[in-house]
Amino acid sequence: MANVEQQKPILVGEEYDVTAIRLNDNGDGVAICNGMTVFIPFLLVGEDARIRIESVEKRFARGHVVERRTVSAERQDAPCPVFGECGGCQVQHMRYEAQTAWKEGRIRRIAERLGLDADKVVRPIIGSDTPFRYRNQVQMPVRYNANEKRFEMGFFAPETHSMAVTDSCHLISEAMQGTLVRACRFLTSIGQAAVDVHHIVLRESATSGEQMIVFCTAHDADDVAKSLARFHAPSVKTVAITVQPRPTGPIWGRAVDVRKGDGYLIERMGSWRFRVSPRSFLQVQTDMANRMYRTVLQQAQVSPEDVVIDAYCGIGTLTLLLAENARRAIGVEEIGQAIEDAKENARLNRIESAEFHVARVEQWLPKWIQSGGKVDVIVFDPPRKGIDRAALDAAIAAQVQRMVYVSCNPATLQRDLATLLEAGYHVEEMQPFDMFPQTEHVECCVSLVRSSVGK
Ligand SMILES: C[S@@+](CC[C@H](N)C(=O)[O-])C[C@H]1O[C@@H](n2cnc3c(N)ncnc32)[C@H](O)[C@@H]1O
Repeated sequence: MANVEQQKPILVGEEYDVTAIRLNDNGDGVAICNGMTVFIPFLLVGEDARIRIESVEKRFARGHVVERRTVSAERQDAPCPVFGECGGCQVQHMRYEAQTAWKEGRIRRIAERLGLDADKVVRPIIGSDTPFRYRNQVQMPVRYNANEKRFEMGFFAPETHSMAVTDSCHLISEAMQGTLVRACRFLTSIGQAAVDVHHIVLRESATSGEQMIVFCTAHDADDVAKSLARFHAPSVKTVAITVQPRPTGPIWGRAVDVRKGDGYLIERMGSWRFRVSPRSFLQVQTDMANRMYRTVLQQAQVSPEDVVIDAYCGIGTLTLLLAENARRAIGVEEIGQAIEDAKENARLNRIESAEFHVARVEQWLPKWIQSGGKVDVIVFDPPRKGIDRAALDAAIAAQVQRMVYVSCNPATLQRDLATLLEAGYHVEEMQPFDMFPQTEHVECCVSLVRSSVGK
């Protein structure tokens, strides 16, 4: 019998020498230490380091780098002064080509885990032309610093509510950064009326540079709203307020009170114009969204007789693009304000074959199908939790011939694709996009057909 040597346990607080052999899905280095898997943030593949163990679970441990002894060719200096403290970016220390290769690899692994031939189905990732300063929106935590008698802004550290204070974020434009700094000075200047402001939401049109600001405050009083409404900055066309008593957790209150301006921005994609209100979803990188939508259109293969459902439609961007070639395109979305935007967007772009419903997809889709509603193609673009099972089951029961799944979360993508493959669907193509450079996130468009009609 082989002499199996008992591995020594690894201990919290102890230091070990390790080499990262791969990255996990959060971008942490993975090393094997005394037979146990250890996750080490900010350590790249091939790098040797002395690490200290922070916690040990049943199957894995976590550690942090005490001393890095070698430097990967994929390493770069992170430009952000609070990178590592702030929970926003996970991979600013990686060269951009390495980031995109890692993200493409994650999509390839999903294909392999699903039993697909990754070389055949996974297309090369489409990277961003602007890996920094690409975001058209930010939700910035702010707080009053009583010692310094001023407002400060920053981002929450990973999984905590302790703030990494900074005046700069390298993911938003310098103009947005300038407006946020100005907004903090303004909050300091109005004193008591501002003390309960806990977030600022700022959006900027990537095409016109116009901005829209929302102050999120815990204090529901008209004098507070009046004071906040006095905020002025040259690019800011809309000032709004939302009252959310809890400074942590969801930032939106029940209503958004527009105090100055139209209450929306207009964003352009090619010849298309889209109105977006404060609560409505808009893809964070306008140029990349435009490229991604072109892929969805190719994958959806809509023909003029088709009825298309755009499930989780937001402000109707995809619904309208799909409607151009369809008999009828139906957008379904739970946020009422987004559906108002979508209807206005249909008018702005002179599209008559689109209609919109405020509903939860998992409730609306089964009803539509049970009532005999026709559907040839469904585009699903769900939030991170993926497609609700009731919605997937309804689409499967209706034997929808073609689907496009736009995912921002590889874990739920894999789960939902497994269900669809099991139900007889066939994956034609998986196209990853880097919608979120410097972060762990990756977007992917997947086209599926029912096997009986597949190519
Ligand atoms: C990833 S966004 C996609 C929006 C749109 N396709 C776009 O590209 O702008 C997901 C959208 O689904 C909406 N949503 C989330 N859960 C929903 C549900 N259960 N039913 C309907 N809409 C939902 C969100 O409000 C958000 O607008």
